[in-house]
Amino acid sequence: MGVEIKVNDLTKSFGKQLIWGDVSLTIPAGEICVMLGPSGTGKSVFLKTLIGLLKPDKGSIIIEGTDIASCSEKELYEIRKLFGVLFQDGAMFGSMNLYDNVAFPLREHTKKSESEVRDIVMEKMDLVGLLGAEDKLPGEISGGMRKRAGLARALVLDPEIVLFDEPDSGLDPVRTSFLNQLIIDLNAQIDATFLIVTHDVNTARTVPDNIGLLYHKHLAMFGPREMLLSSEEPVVRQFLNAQRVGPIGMSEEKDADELAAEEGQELPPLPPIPFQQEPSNGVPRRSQREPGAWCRDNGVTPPPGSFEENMSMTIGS
Ligand SMILES: Nc1ncnc2c1ncn2[C@@H]1O[C@H](COP(=O)(O)OP(=O)(O)OP(=O)(O)O)[C@@H](O)[C@H]1O
Repeated sequence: MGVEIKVNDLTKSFGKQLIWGDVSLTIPAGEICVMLGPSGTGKSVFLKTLIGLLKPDKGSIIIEGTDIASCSEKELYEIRKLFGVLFQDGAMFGSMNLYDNVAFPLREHTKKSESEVRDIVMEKMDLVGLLGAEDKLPGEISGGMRKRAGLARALVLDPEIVLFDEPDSGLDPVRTSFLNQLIIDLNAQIDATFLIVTHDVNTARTVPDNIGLLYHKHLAMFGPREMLLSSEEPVVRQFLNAQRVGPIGMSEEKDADELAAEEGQELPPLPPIPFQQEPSNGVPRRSQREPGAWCRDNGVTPPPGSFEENMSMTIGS
């Protein structure tokens, strides 16, 4: 049912450039987490470090008792089998049809017969709603279909952890909404641990169990969705509500003059916390909690209008 990822004091630099430092968080088994952050804060670097493609300078990443940051190549090879990754552009081989693209990891990493490969490929194509499109080339289908094909390929080895690098990039809001529903449904069905890197605030507000925010070379906050959506911490509040007022400027941090100009400016009220998107069959996911449970358990009053049917969700100002 998915595995936990425990990250401790992780630091990554390229030469003298520190990307982020002292990142500690636990991604719970089977839950959905979203990682946010302004462009260039190292979200993709974080994903690559989690699968061992990049080595951190210090810290540990413990998965099933193995530290990815310091284990041998052989151990890393084994641990990587737990992962499925959906890359930003789907990372399809342009000259292969979708069937062969999705079959690729099975042919590379297993000794399955072609009839077993066929059964698995068709099952995953069905899961992502692409049955019938097996003969298409990646160049012949829409961006949304390419993402779904990439997802089918990420699932063929039955991963315990699925990483999504900006699944919504290049998709219109309707396609993004369908893809988010697919992500929720898949999580309910396969019970793996999901980590999604995204810029889409609406996705972050409605899809995950937990949210993390990378900002200014550190992890500004990580915790349950309701904790971040009710947070008054200036960076978290500004980012999750897509506001201009706050410490984040056009290019990283605002300078002293810009911040002084904002002094006394009233912040718009926190918008209501929306319901978490549910599986389309209505059966709750294993990790799903009752709306408002975190706020209640922690004595936090959610913003007015939270968890109400038909609430208006106006974000951005
Ligand atoms: N292999 C590398 N060598 C040197 N620098 C790198 C390497 N990979 C990434 N970087 C640098 O690390 C920083 C963070 O990059 P990254 O792509 O992880 O940011 P991001 O938060 O995912 O950005 P975006 O939201 O725009 O996709 C950038 O300054 C980038 O130039």
